[in-house]
Amino acid sequence: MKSIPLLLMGCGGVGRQLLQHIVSCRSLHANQGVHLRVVGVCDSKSLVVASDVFTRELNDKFLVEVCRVKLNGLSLSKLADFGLAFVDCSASSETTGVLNRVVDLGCCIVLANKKPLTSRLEDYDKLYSYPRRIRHESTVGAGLPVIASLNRILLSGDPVHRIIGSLSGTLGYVMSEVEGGKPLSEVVKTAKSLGFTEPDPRDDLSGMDVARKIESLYPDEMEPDVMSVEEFLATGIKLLDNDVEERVKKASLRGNVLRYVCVIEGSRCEVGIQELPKTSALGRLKGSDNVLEIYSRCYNEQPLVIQGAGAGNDTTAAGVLADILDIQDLFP
Ligand SMILES: NC(=O)C1=CN([C@@H]2O[C@H](COP(=O)(O)OP(=O)(O)OC[C@H]3O[C@@H](n4cnc5c(N)ncnc54)[C@H](OP(=O)(O)O)[C@@H]3O)[C@@H](O)[C@H]2O)C=CC1
Ligand SMILES: N[C@@H](CC=O)C(=O)O
Repeated sequence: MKSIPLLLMGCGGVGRQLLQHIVSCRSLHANQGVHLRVVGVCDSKSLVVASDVFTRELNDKFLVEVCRVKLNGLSLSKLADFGLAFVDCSASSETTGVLNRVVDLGCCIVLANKKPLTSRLEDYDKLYSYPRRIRHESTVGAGLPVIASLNRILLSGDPVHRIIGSLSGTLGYVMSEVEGGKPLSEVVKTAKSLGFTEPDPRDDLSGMDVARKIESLYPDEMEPDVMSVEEFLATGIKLLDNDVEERVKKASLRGNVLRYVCVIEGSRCEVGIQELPKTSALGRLKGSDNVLEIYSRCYNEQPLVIQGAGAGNDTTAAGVLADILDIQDLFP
């Protein structure tokens, strides 16, 4: 039986669901000859680890390897793979430092958290030092196979020249519900309770979560450094209800809907609200679904379309679990 040791960082909506998936898939994984061994779980302030450290010991083969490394005057970090997967289901940029360190220890990394890959190019390059050891499918489109599909297209030498899509489950859900007549303030709270939003929903509303870029739905005086999440949800967001309702109504009179769209074409990358015909592929999108149209040489006239649930703890955690199983060959 192959054993994959995991350390889970972040045990919120996605992290807890991942643990539940791991537990409920025990017999399925056993049939596949795999056992996921969660050796530790941490949140922002604490870490719980398996009690084995009190009852088990490093095996003799490993001790001999320690001696060999030290005899050669090297650091213990030069030891052959520690064989541990770090799974980041936090929403924090503070995990980046740890992840950068464990790359050098030969560990694998699986991310639902987008921040370590999107803050600084040096961090991205560092985390990608060993591309086979990192997976982050759930950072785009939750459990949808977006990154894997793109990689397959690119690896086959098929150049991608345009990608257009709607990649925010929260904004998709919010737009659909506001079109249905509900106030923005109410649907954002519902989206949060359904597990679609980021811990601070302003990350979604600002577009930060889509591409760390802005077409802001909220004014400066409601920025996170001025107003807490709680205050924003309790009072701030209500002040935006009328404006959003009006924008949605005006678009509707023209037979259109508002969608949060991302376009990547050549070196151009844009995200923002667009008014689109109700009947267009993006206009027909409902609820928290994401859609992505990929145009390449092979998919030129008719794009490759990936569509489905783009947010939610269940589908996101399933994507993380699939990523972990995808790197199983790296474990003895
Ligand atoms: N929900 C979704 O649909 C999707 C979510 N994601 C991503 O998944 C991640 C998790 O989302 P979600 O579960 O909804 O968020 P939650 O806020 O529910 O959970 C995040 C958890 O991370 C913990 N945490 C905060 N800082 C650290 C730290 N420095 N080290 C370790 N843990 C920390 C928090 O613990 P504490 O209690 O101590 O603060 C909290 O329990 C996010 O990055 C999100 O972008 C990706 C795709 C879809
Ligand atoms: N908050 C995000 C969740 C996935 O990344 C979204 O709404 O799409």
